[in-house]
Amino acid sequence: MKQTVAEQIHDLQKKLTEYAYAYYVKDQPVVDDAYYDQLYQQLVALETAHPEYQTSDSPTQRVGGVVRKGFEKVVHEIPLYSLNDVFSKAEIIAFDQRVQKTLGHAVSYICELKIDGLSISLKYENGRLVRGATRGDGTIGENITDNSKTVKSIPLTLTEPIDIEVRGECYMPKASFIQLNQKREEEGLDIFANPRNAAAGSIRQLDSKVTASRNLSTFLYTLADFGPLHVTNQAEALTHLDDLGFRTNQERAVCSTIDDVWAYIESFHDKRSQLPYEIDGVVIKVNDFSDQNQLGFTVKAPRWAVAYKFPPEEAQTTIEEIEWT
Ligand SMILES: NC(=O)c1cnc(OC2CCCC2)nc1N
Repeated sequence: MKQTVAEQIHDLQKKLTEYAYAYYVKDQPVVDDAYYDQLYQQLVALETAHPEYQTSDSPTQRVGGVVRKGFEKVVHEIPLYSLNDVFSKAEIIAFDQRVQKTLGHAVSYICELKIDGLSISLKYENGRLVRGATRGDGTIGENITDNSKTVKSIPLTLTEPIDIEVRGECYMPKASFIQLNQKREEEGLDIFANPRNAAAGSIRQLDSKVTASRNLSTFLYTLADFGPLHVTNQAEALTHLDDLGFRTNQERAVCSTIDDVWAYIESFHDKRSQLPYEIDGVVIKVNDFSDQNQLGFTVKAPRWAVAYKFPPEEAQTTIEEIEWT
């Protein structure tokens, strides 16, 4: 039986959302670009002819189009903390000693690559994205909801209709950074010093169409408010973020000893230049949340995590060196 227009539109929205998820979140395209574009144009035509069926979370709503005079301020009910930096194995061992002394027992750690982007916070109500915000000073940030919707790896709708707030890094892939600067040079514009600045400049654009053109991506890593999730450690929390539809960094590893933590760090010291995104270190976190709660926070940073910083990267990666995974 012939589909109604509403069914045709809903079917296309569902298919295109799944294809975009596979491409932008899982890095595993399921259809080729030409086929995606063909379906996308069909959906644009149908939604234009029947605007009553155009939904706010349709894939066609990712193109931006809002131009603002400035950004509203956002108060983060739960502050976005920073991290204490360490620069040597000795400091990591000292961190582990302090943790064990405070808790009275040994702990497992989770190592996460420290993505060199800028921190964002994403708030969902009933599974729908309602607010995107920059970290700002950790308590007061900027409302960048319009721009967040143009970042293709940020889900507009979660797989569950829950209220949750998550945090992570918005970054610009190295290849996009090189291409953007080449284009800006050709146009006689100032170039960006590094991918982090390019990401910051792109997510804080007043014209969301510009943000949409900058190929930004994300890696989420923290549940600010756990909502209805019952997770007992960071590894589980990251798996839940995957299940909800977020993009997380898959290089994470649980390490049961500090020696394993150091081995992880050393392994990425060399792999760093081949990654398609910039990292400036490794974040080491006590994995268990009850241990984290017992350790608590200082004024600015958790006592249960440190950021091991790599020495500044020598040569600027050329496009040939990047692994096109
Ligand atoms: N740049 C990163 O990749 C990164 C930054 N921060 C954190 O965790 C902070 C968040 C709350 C306290 C510890 N994890 C990360 N992976």
